[in-house]
Order: sequence, then C-alpha cells, then structure tokens
Amino acid sequence: MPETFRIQTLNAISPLGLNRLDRERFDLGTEFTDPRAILLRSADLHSYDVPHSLYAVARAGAGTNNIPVEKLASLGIPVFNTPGANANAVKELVIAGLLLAARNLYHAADYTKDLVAEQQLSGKDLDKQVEAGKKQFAGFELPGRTLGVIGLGAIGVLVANAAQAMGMKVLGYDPAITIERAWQLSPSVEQVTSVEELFARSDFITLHVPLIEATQGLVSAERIASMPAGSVVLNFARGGVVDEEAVLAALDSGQLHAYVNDFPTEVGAVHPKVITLPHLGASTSEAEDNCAVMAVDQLSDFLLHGNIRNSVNFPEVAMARSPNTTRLGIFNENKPNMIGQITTVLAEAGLNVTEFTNKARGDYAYTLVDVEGEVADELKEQILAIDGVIRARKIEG
Ligand SMILES: NC(=O)c1ccc[n+]([C@@H]2O[C@H](COP(=O)([O-])OP(=O)(O)OC[C@H]3O[C@@H](n4cnc5c(N)ncnc54)[C@H](O)[C@@H]3O)[C@@H](O)[C@H]2O)c1
Ligand SMILES: O=C(O)CC[C@@H](O)C(=O)O
Repeated sequence: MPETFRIQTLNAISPLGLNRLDRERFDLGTEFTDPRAILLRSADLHSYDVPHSLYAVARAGAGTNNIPVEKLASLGIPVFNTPGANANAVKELVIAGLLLAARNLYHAADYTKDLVAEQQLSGKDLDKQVEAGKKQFAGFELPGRTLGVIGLGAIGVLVANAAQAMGMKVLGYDPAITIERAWQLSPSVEQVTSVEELFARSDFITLHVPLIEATQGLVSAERIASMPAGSVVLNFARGGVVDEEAVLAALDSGQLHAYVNDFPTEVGAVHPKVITLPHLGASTSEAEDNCAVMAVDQLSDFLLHGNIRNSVNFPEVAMARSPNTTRLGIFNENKPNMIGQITTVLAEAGLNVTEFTNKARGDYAYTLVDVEGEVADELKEQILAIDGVIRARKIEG
C-alpha cells in the first residue's frame, strides 16, 4: 500500500487548493504531531520543534521569513513558496496606498464620519460643515510625481508599470533583477544603481523586497532625510524593512507626509500620519486561490514524485515518471564525490539507472534517480550511510 501523506495546515488555506489533493493519498489536519508536510501562510515556524517525520514545508505566499529556511535545508527539508501568485493583489493595494496618501482619504473619511456620528450634524448644517472643513484634506495628484520602487520582482514590476501608466515618473532599484522581470518592466521605468539616488529623487518610495539581513532597516533616518520634504513611504514588504522609529520622527517633523503599511505595531498603528492595514496585501479571493493551488500542486508533486519546483532552499529538480522504475530522492551536502558514492552504491546493488539528475544550491544538493525494477529497503540505509547524505527517500511509483 502506498503511503497516505499527513499534511498539517497551520493557517486557513483556500479549499480550491486543498480540494486538489487526492484523499486516498493525503490526509489533511490541523493537529498532527508527526506530519509529512506543513502547509501554511504567515504562521511562525521559528520556534517549531521539527519532527523527524517532516518531508516538506509549503508557504502559500511569497515571503518565507516566518520559516527557518536554512535550518530546514540542513535537515533535507525543502521549503516551497508561490512566487507571483499574489502579486496582483499586492499591486492593487499599493496603488490604493498611493491614492490614500496623496488625497488624505483615510483622515477625510474619518472626518465625515465624525461630523455625523459624534457631532450629530445633518441636512444643511452637515453640508455647510463639509464644505468648510474639506480644505484641510486637499491633496495632490500623481502624474509628474516620482515613485521609487525598491525590489523589481513579481510585485515590484507590476507596481512600477501601473504607476507609470498613471503618469508617474518611476525609478527602479534591484541589483539582482532577473531577465524575465526586466522584460516585463515598462521601458519608461528608469533604472537607478544606488538606493541613495532612489531616495534622493523620489516623492514616494515603495518596498518590494524580502525581509533578509540585507534589507533589514533599509528605510533609515539618513535615507528618509535625503528625500524631498513631504514624501511618502509605502511598505507592503515586511515591517522590519523599515526603521519605524525613524519614520515616526520624520512624520512628526513634516519630512514625511504619510507612511502607508501592512504591518501593525503598537506605536505605528495609532500615529495620526500612519495608515496601517492588517496585513491585507494578499487577502483577495483570487490571490488566496492562486497561492493555495500553486502551493498544493508543488507539495503533492514533491511528496508523490520527489520533484522540486519553486523551493527557496533547494534547486529546481523535476523528472517525468517512467513505468517499471523505482525513484529515489536524496538530499546531500554539496561537496566532492557525492554523486560518485551514490552511483557506486546503486551499481553494487546491481541496479540499472534510467535517469539521474543532481543539482546543487549553496551548501546543499538534491539528487533524483530512477532505477529499473524494484529496490530493496536496505538500499536506502546504504545511501544514508554515505558521509554527507542528509536524507533519502524511496518514492513509490
Ligand atoms: N503584504 C503582503 O501581504 C505581501 C504579499 C506578498 C509579498 N509580500 C512581501 O513582498 C516581498 C516581495 O514579494 P515578490 O513576490 O515581489 O518577491 P520576488 O522574489 O518576486 O521579488 C523580490 C525582489 O527583491 C529583490 N531584492 C532582494 N534584495 C534586494 C535589495 N537589497 N535591494 C533591492 N532589491 C532586492 C530581488 O532581486 C527580487 O527581484 C515578499 O518577500 C514578501 O515579504 C507581502
Ligand atoms: O498569507 C497572507 O495573507 C500574506 C502573504 C504575504 O505576506 C506573502 O508574503 O505572500
């Protein structure tokens, strides 16, 4: 009997994704103590005691800073994410953020509500107060203003193109932009080669980078001070990319007009010039469905066939299945003679290899190998005995 894989969900995942799992092969639950896989969104796994049973983690979303990616790599556990699946949802919220800030919409709507709910105005009195009070919310228009986009990945490129189509001058900064993203970027977006230049020239800055060591505190007091007075910072990336204390001080001094973000903190959320949303970037039915479908498909392909697609800690390795073969998936350290030792074990067992892929990424590598016929259970133990092999799995056909 082939194994039924236990998948533990740690957040609400769209049924459109979950329903793709064949219940003969997958058992879904929230309380397993020995899951084969974890499917999650923003749940924090950093203090999670990783059980030996765990084969994979799938993030229905882009950011993986809630997952101990390196530690899992060292245990031979791939972490999958869903690049691009929620990018349009975030882009739309960023465009909303630009308009919320430029037209002071949040405070203006509060003002109107207050006139009715607190001051109990109505009819002509309400009309009069509306017309008298509205000038304090007069805003500015976007065409001709400069937007600096930091990070030109799935989201940054969509934001840059949309802002450009709205008449903004757009500057982009991403030292590691991929060729695919560069092709998608509007030719009118100007590439800048230093963050400093981007800050100095931008009326709005929007962040679309992962939270990693290099991006922690990227929006600093010094960089904010170099922006034109009355600028706006939009943060739909992660809270830690911004030095919030510096942002609040700049809002108080008038250097910044507004800070629009998706990551509530006790101090920031109540500041009068801060607009904080409850991590809403990916919260559309479309994005939730897209992320769930992609995460589930990648996870089931790995559990059933050992294929790795869109992993953030292991290379892309995928092979079609062939009849009358047995597949082995092997995680190992990226060091000399691993392939030689693995193939020697296979040869000594008299096995004929029909297909073999080995790819490395950083300190680790993954091997997928198909051999003719059946494989004895002891073979896995022999492979595991090779110095540098972290984990090995016989994958049923
Ligand atoms: N608010 C939300 O709900 C929400 C939703 C989706 C994603 N996000 C956040 O947005 C981030 C970006 O998402 P994405 O889908 O565009 O990811 P992505 O991987 O497609 O793009 C990230 C880009 O950032 C660039 N980058 C990395 N370090 C950089 C640096 N120091 N300076 C400039 N560029 C740098 C990379 O080269 C890449 O092109 C995610 O990591 C996540 O944290 C938030
Ligand atoms: O799952 C969510 O709601 C947020 C996801 C988002 O932060 C991401 O990084 O993709």
